[in-house]
Amino acid sequence: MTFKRRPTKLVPVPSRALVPERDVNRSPILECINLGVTVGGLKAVENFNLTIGRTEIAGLIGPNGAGKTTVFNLLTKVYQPTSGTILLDGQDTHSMTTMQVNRAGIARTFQNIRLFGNLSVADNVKVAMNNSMHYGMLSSILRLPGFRREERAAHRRALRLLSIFDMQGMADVKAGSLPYGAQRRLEIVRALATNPSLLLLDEPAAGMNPSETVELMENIRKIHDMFQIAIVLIEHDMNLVMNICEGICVLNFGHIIAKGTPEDIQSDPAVIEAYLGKQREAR
Ligand SMILES: Nc1ncnc2c1ncn2[C@@H]1O[C@H](COP(=O)(O)OP(=O)(O)OP(=O)(O)O)[C@@H](O)[C@H]1O
Repeated sequence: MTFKRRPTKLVPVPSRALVPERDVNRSPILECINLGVTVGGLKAVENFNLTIGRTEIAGLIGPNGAGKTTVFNLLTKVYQPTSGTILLDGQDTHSMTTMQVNRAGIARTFQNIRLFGNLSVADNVKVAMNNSMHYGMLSSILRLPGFRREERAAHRRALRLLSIFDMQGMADVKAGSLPYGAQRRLEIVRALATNPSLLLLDEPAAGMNPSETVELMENIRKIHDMFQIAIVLIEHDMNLVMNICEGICVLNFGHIIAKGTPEDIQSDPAVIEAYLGKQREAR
């Protein structure tokens, strides 16, 4: 069955940091300026303006099809913007590839889990670290001392990262045989292994039960405090979003309809209408 989408009155929302920077001398980690993209003839995202502070936890929410994942695809250069600019730590990412953006500091997880199911948990993490390894192909084929040294250091680091989620004991288990919640946690560890300054989490709580979601919330806070990085999460679990995010940006039909603190967002008439409208359509 298809539901008709009712147009919502869109009010332009000015660009400003979701949360004032704690250290006013530090520039934001991310600035999106008038960002837009047309996908398959549809303006999936338009006039997207957002600034994320260096240690901010922000939420990107909105009804299904609002354009949230498209924003992540723009930030990670899966899609090239049709208009606008992305500044990552002040640097224009226009000419960068997905891998270069990752090296420059953006890591992400996906709505659908993307792990190497036949590799061990530790190897999944080490593959993600490969960007920062220095040994050459010959060194790895011949297993020269330089390769072995780096390999041991990578393994130790993988175990340290896994221990954030208390998963170091699973290092040798095949990733594909982990329970669902553990696979989602492993995805986050893999993203952290690339040393990001901005971590993008696409529906991290999807498919988790309530106790796993509470644990996830604590772990996101832990990561934030340990690494002092910015985190943007797309999430439909409003309890998680409202509890963890300092600032929230709401998308509907590819446009920002509201930005602000969780308190601002919960009482914003445009946001209430966007969500209630969806419920009415579904009846
Ligand atoms: N590759 C694509 N081809 C065609 N349309 C696309 C493509 N990517 C995104 N879209 C369209 O862009 C719009 C936004 O999609 P997007 O996946 O970003 O929404 P979303 O807010 O992440 O939704 P959900 O919460 O359901 O994941 C949708 O109408 C979608 O169909």
